[in-house]
Amino acid sequence: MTVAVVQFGGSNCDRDTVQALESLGIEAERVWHEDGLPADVEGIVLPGGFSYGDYLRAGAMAAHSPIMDEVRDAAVAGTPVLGICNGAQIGCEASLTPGAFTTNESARFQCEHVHVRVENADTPWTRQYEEGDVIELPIAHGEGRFEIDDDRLETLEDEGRVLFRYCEADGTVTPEANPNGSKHSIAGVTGEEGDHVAVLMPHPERATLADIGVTDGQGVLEGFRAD
Ligand SMILES: NC(=O)CC[C@H](N)C(=O)O
Repeated sequence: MTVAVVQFGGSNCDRDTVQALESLGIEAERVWHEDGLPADVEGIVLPGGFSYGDYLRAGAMAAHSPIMDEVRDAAVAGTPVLGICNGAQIGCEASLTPGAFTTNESARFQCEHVHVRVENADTPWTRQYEEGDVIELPIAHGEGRFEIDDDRLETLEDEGRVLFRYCEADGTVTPEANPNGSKHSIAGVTGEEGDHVAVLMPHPERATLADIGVTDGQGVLEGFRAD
């Protein structure tokens, strides 16, 4: 079982993600995007960072890297794919997941801990939690505001494809607890090919190692553990 953590020019969370996965006993390796996916790949992370300096739009250039065709084929074939932060932006730009992440309402880079509520606990990324659980995760982004047209938003909601919603510590969804102005306070969604493909803006890999403090993100990365 190898999870490939795809490194683009400007990725900066690839090492942390490998370390976080390995701390959970999940084998992982960094893969430079020009080298393509390893033959034995059984999971893929698009990690956080600033691929290509966030030029054009965050994630827009990495989404056109040739390795993304391999990622798409793997996703279609059922391989779990998780996009974290810049990886979430890449996932949406590559149409693996719906919508887009755009400039925070504050127009500032925001680096803080937030609470998110588990909206659908019946996915590989949330099955460690119960629906309605509130977990604490770090965010660090300038372009994290989830945008989508109203029709597709309704479909996402109806199909239970919202993974996490920003909320207060008691689970109440309020505008104040929405750090970036995301529609419906959405922090993560599942993909077009099924819920084995997902993206989220918060960083579960930064909330995995006990030494760092918060470990609420472990359950998300557990999604790569084979059943
Ligand atoms: N931590 C990250 O992955 C940064 C995300 C992204 N480049 C932004 O600032 O929006």
